[in-house]
Amino acid sequence: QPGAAQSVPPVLPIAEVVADRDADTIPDGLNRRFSVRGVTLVGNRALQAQNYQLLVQDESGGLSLYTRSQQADVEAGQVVEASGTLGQFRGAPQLFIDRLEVVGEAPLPAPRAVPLAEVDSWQHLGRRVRVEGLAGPLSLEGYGRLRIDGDDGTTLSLYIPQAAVDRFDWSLYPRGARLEVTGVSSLYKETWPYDGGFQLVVTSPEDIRVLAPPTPPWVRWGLYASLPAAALVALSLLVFASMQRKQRLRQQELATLGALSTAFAEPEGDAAQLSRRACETLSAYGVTSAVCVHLVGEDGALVCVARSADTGERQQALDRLLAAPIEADDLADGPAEALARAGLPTLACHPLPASEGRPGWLSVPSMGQQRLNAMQQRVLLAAVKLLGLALENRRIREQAERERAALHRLAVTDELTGLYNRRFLDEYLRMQVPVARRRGSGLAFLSIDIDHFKSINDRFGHPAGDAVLRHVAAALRAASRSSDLPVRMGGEEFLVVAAEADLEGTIELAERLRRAVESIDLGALGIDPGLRVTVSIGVAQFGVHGEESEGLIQASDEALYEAKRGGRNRVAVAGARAAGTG
Ligand SMILES: Nc1nc2c(ncn2[C@@H]2O[C@H](COP(=O)(O)OP(=O)(O)OP(=O)(O)O)[C@@H](O)[C@H]2O)c(=O)[nH]1
Repeated sequence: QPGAAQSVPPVLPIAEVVADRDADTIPDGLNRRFSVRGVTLVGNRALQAQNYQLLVQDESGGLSLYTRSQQADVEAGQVVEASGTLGQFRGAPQLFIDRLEVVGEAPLPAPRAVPLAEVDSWQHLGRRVRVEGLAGPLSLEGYGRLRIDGDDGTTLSLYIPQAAVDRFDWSLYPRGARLEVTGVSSLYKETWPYDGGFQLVVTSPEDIRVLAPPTPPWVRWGLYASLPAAALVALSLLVFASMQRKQRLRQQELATLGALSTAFAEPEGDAAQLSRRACETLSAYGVTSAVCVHLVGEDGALVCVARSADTGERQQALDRLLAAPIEADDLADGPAEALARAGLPTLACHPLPASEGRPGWLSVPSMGQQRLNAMQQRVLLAAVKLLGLALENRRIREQAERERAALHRLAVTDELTGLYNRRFLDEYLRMQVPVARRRGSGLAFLSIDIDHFKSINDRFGHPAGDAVLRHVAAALRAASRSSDLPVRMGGEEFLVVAAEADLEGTIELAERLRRAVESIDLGALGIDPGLRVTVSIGVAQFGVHGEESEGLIQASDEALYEAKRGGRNRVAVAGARAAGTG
């Protein structure tokens, strides 16, 4: 140790004495003599086991003063001035003093509140600091060592010198209690520089304060016990929410299916109208915002016949893409691929079930959406089936209607001449007689019979007779007006019902018909060109000769016989003598 005779260097701030500018843990002034002045933080008596050691602090920093020789008793709060050589012990700088003088008293410097992790650095070495943490394990082996754990996960040792251990009632600091501790930061490395670390030197029980007692075990157990219950509640909430969502989707699905069946319950409308009904229902019930139906046209091209009625911006873009038909050549690998090539990728593209109708597809353009959920897929498939059925029903209904009309036409048409037959005449008169009665419009009956037809049959054969019948029918049809109805009553007898005609006009018509038959050229039929086919005509007028169709027909028939009796090839009016040429 240097002797007392050595010169006393001027007092320097402690921070300058322990300066470590190279950050290599070795103070720059190692082995040089310094004088410092500071307040004693932990008295010598409290650190008896450490030979003679004082922990002092001035405004700039803290330092340990150490000597092996007996010096005076110094209490915490006394100001000391000391000189010595700077050294270090297990990593911590300390002044190996040869001179110490108590020069006054001062209050202990206020401790600086420091996060636990920050104490683990050189910055606060030798100074009073205050930290907070939870009490950890305690060991009492001569000295006391209590570990505290910071909120940030770092730990720190409280070092309580042997002399102070008995002053502590350790039961006051049970594990888990939240503590506030004031102490002097010091470094103690057992096998410096490889292990050990910072610790807080605490000598007074007042320097440890319990902020909060540890959590009682029953709270912890309660917490552990409530965890499964909380998990169960959370799980139930999740299940409930998922059930509610499922139920909402189910309701939406049922409502949409109901609306679809109602939409197709009405059979009215063509294919485009039925398709539009499907699209509008799907979008109105929120199943998809964009949906469209394509049908293959007569020329084989795929044409969009309906789409959902949204008017948003995206829909306008969709409209532009849907406007152009997809040509038949483009459909080779299916409509979904053809639509995708046309800039319209789809999430679904289902063929409409139809046995003989035009092939068609219901598709959902993706419009940025990734996929359809299970409910959407189910409803779409149902919509496809219902629409397909509706289209098929419509097609079958139309075909039945056409067949019924054809059958009716057959039933009311005379096969040989193509004129309407007696059955149709009855239908026609059921409608026309009340009209004539109501409006007072003219209605006339012209009974027509071919003269000496039997002899044509007999001379030229039955087929020639048929040909004559056809020609007479054609001549009657050609000479009639569009409002007149020529009918073959059977055999060689015809009846023309003339609407909108008065008696004068009817007689004119009868003459016209008579002349038309007379001018038929029978030479072209292989019949003697010298022969003429003629008809006799009897006329009866509604309102003049009666108002019931049966009576009027009978009257015209009687007039016809009158014409026959009058020499044939002439017109006779009911209740009058036969007129015309013979
Ligand atoms: N080829 C042919 N003949 C028919 C058809 N229907 C009836 N006839 C014949 O038409 C003839 C009618 O003869 P009639 O009733 O005696 O009268 P008509 O010879 O015309 O003499 P009038 O009426 O007195 O001038 C009969 O010989 C029937 O066989 C038919 O569909 N085709």
